[in-house]
Amino acid sequence: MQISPSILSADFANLERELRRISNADWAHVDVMDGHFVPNLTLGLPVVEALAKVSPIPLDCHLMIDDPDRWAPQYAEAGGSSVTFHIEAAGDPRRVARDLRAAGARAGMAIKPGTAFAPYADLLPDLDMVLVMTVEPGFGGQSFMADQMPKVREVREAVRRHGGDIWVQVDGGVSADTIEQCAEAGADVFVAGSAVYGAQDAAAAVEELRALATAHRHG
Ligand SMILES: O=C(CO)[C@@H](O)[C@H](O)COP(=O)(O)O
Ligand SMILES: [Fe+2]
Repeated sequence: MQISPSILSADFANLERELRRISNADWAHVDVMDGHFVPNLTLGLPVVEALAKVSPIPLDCHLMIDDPDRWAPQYAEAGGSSVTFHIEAAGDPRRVARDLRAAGARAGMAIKPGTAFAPYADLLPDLDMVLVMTVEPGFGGQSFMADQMPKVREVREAVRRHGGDIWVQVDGGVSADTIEQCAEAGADVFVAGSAVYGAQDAAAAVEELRALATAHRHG
C-alpha cells in the first residue's frame, strides 16, 4: 500500500522544503495541468526536472494535458519515475505507454469519472498503473466521489485476471475518511493532497493514511 502526496496542495514557493516534509511517503505526486485539458495551469517540464534533482522520493507525474503522445515521454526523461497520461487525451495510448517504458518510467493511464474502463482493458499489458480519478481533474480539495468505487473494483478484477505488477491508483478527495473504501475496492496507491499538506504534521498524515489503507487491504 503506497501513499503519494500531491504537491498541488503544497507551498509552491518552497517546493524542495515541501518535498522533505513527505520524505516518508512512497512517491511525490506532481499534477501537471496545461490550462486546456483541464481549466487550471500548474507546472511543466522545467519544474519537474528541478524537482527530480532535489526530491528525496520518486516523482509520480500525473499529466492533465492535451497531446500526451508528444509530451509524456519527455516527463519520463525529465525525471518522472512514474508518468500517467489521460486516456481521454491520448491519440495512440498503447504507443504512449510503450514510449514511457522505453524512456525508463512506469506507465500509467488515468480515467476521468465519466469515462468507462472496459473499452481500454486491452491496454493492460502495456501499463504499470491505472489511475481511477475520484474527482473531476483540475483542482485539489474537492469532494471524494464514492460512485467511482465500482470502477476501482472493475479495474482491480481486470488486473487480477491479467496478472503482473499493475497498480491501481485513486486520486481526489482521498483522506482518513475515504481511504478505507478505496482500499477495500482494490486500490493500492493513494494520492492525497489536502489531507497531507493540510495537516500540521504531513509525515504523520502519511503514516495514518498508510496504516488505514493497510488495515483495509482488498481481498
Ligand atoms: O489530480 C488531482 C486533481 O486534478 C489531484 O492530484 C489533487 O491534487 C488531489 O488533491 P486532493 O483532492 O487530495 O486535495
Ligand atoms: Fe493528480
